[in-house]
Amino acid sequence: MNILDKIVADKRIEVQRHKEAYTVDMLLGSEQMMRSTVSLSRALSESSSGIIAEFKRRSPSKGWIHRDADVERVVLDYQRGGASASSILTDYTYFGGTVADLCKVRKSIDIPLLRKEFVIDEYQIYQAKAIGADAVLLIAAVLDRKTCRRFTDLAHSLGMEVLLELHEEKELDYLDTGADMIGVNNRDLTTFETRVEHSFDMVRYLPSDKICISESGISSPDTVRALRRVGFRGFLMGENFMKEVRPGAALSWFVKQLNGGEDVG
Ligand SMILES: O=C(O)c1ccccc1NCC(=O)[C@H](O)[C@H](O)COP(=O)(O)O
Repeated sequence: MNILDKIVADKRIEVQRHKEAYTVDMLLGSEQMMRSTVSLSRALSESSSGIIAEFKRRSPSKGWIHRDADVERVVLDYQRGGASASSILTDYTYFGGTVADLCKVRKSIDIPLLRKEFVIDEYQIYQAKAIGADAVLLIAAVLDRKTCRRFTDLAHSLGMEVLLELHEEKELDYLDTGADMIGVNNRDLTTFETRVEHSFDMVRYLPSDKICISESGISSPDTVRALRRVGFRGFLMGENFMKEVRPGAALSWFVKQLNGGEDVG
C-alpha cells in the first residue's frame, strides 16, 4: 500500500469517528455556518504576492518540521508579512494538525483560509465550513470525477470555493468538475518525488480562465517569478517557511524579495 492509500484508509476511520461525535446537523447549527466567506481566487488575482502560506507541523516525507509551532502566532505573522492566503493542514496523524487549529486561527485572521485535507467524505466539507474555512482542497488522486463534482457543488452551496489538485496528465478530465482554482502538485503523493519543473510541464494543459496554483517544493523568489511568467497566480508553500524558527519572518523576507526588497506592510 502506498502512503496516499494509507492516508485515505486511516482518514475513513477518522471521519467515521468525527461523524459519531459531531453529526452533520450539529455542524449545520454552528456559528461559522452563517459566516460570509472570503474569496481565495479573488485574493490571488488581486493580491501582489500570490503566496498561500501553509501551516504544517510535520509531513510524511520530512517527519517533524516544526513540532511546537503555535498556529495563531504563525498565521497572524503570515498575514502581516504579506501572504495572500493561508493553508491549514487539519490532518493529525500525518501532518500534526487539527480542526481546532483552523478554528483558532479564524478568529483573528482576515485573509482566506484553505482547509488542507484529504477530503473523501461530504462530512468533511460541512466540517470545513463549520470550522471557518473559505475554501477546500479536492485531490483528483483520491476522488472519482463524479464525486469530485458532487463535493464541488456542495462546497459552493455552503459558500466555499474549491481548489482542485491535479498531478498527472491523466487527471485533466477533472477540469470540468466546476472547481474555482486548479492546483498542480509538484509532489508525487505516492513517491514524494518533488519537482517544481512539473508545473512548467503541466501549465500548457490548464485553462487560461482559471486561477492556477503551483504547489509544493517552492523555495526561491526566482522560481515564483518564473511561475508567474508562465501564468501561475498562486504559490502554495509550506516547508520553506515552517522549517524556520519564525515562519512568519521567513514569509515576510520572501515577499520582500518578490517585491524587489520593498516592505509590503
Ligand atoms: O508534504 C508531504 O510530504 C506530503 C506527503 C503526502 C501527501 C501530501 C503531502 N503534502 C501536502 C502538500 O501538498 C504540501 O504540504 C503543500 O503543497 C506544501 O508543500 P511544501 O511547500 O513542499 O511543504
